[in-house]
Amino acid sequence: MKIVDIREATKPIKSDIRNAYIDFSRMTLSLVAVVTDVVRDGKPVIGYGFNSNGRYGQGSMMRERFFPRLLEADPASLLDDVRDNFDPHKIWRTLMTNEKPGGHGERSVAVGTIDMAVWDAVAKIEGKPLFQLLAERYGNGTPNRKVFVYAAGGYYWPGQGIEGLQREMQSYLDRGYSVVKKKIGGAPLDEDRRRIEAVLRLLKPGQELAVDANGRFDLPTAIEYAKALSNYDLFWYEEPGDPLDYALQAELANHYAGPMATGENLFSMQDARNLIRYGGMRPDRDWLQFDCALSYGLVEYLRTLDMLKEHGWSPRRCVPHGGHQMSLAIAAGLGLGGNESYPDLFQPYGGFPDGVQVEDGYVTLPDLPGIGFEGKSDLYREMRDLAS
Ligand SMILES: O=C([O-])CC(=O)C(=O)O
Ligand SMILES: [Mg+2]
Repeated sequence: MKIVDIREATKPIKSDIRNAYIDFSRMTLSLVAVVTDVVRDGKPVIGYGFNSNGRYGQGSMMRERFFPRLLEADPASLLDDVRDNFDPHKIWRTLMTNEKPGGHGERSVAVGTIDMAVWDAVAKIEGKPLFQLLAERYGNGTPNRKVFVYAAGGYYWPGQGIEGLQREMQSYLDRGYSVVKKKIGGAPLDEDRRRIEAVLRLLKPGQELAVDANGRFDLPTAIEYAKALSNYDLFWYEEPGDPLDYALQAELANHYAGPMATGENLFSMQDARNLIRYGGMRPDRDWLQFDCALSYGLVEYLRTLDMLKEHGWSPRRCVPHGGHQMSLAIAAGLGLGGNESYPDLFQPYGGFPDGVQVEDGYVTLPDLPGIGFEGKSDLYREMRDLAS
């Protein structure tokens, strides 16, 4: 059993939107295919992965460092000791050969994307959905296929205006979402307040709004917003300050009693641990958004979940960034609190298998081998093109 080829293509996911920090006019991602010599249903098993929005394609680094390490390794060194399968943990160690500690963002996206494809292949070889495999190997044995999802959008679009924002948010509510998210910090506070209130006017009982500052604010601005946002009953106040400014995050707990969320730009267990140690996050109400696709993959995410447990945090406080099916599978298999979803953005990479509907804020994952990409026809077309 061996990996015979690994391919990468950098794909555009660009649009006119901007958040408080960046615009997405040149955004790309890496799509990866790990081709194996294992045959299932008469075809070679191919695992697929891609990175979430926000960090661009990673192809040159993959080709320079990570693909050669896997393809040049002794194939037997990548195999599971007890199962007839690849071992994602051994593959991860091989990928990380001669990589120094620290400085995680430089390579964590490349490794996380390859890791996603490896888990997809491993679950396909075992002939079951990844969520089932994860529940059996690392969870309580039984997945919960019903997963909470929220609709992320509400970016700053040229010329969208308040009515355009309301139309967008209403369309998410009409599609079955109970929580919608919009950006803040890309306009003056007064305008952001008007945008928030316009969305709040749409909400019916049981529906909520989250806001995301994308790490834009210094401490005084984050506090000013905290005071303004305290007037609304928000689902969460996300990433107020720089993702690595744990002191800012900790101080904000003195100014904002409602739930806060952060972590999408922390790219290793060690960085996540610093947030837990020093960021003043509150396990009874706050949310953690570490995204495996950007942070060394599921092998590392398992370490992060262990770290959280040691610090008294439940996996239910995790609602990952990124809107991909990999985190949906982890949520169903290991009991996370839910997953992000971008109903209209970054397609065809985000979203759910065809036919999966959002009902009262939840989706139910179908029984597809692997992560489930083959069930999403527009996405699978891109994947097949890469592999053929
Ligand atoms: O706008 C972005 O960079 C994405 C983001 O923060 C999110 O989905 O929470
Ligand atoms: Mg965010």
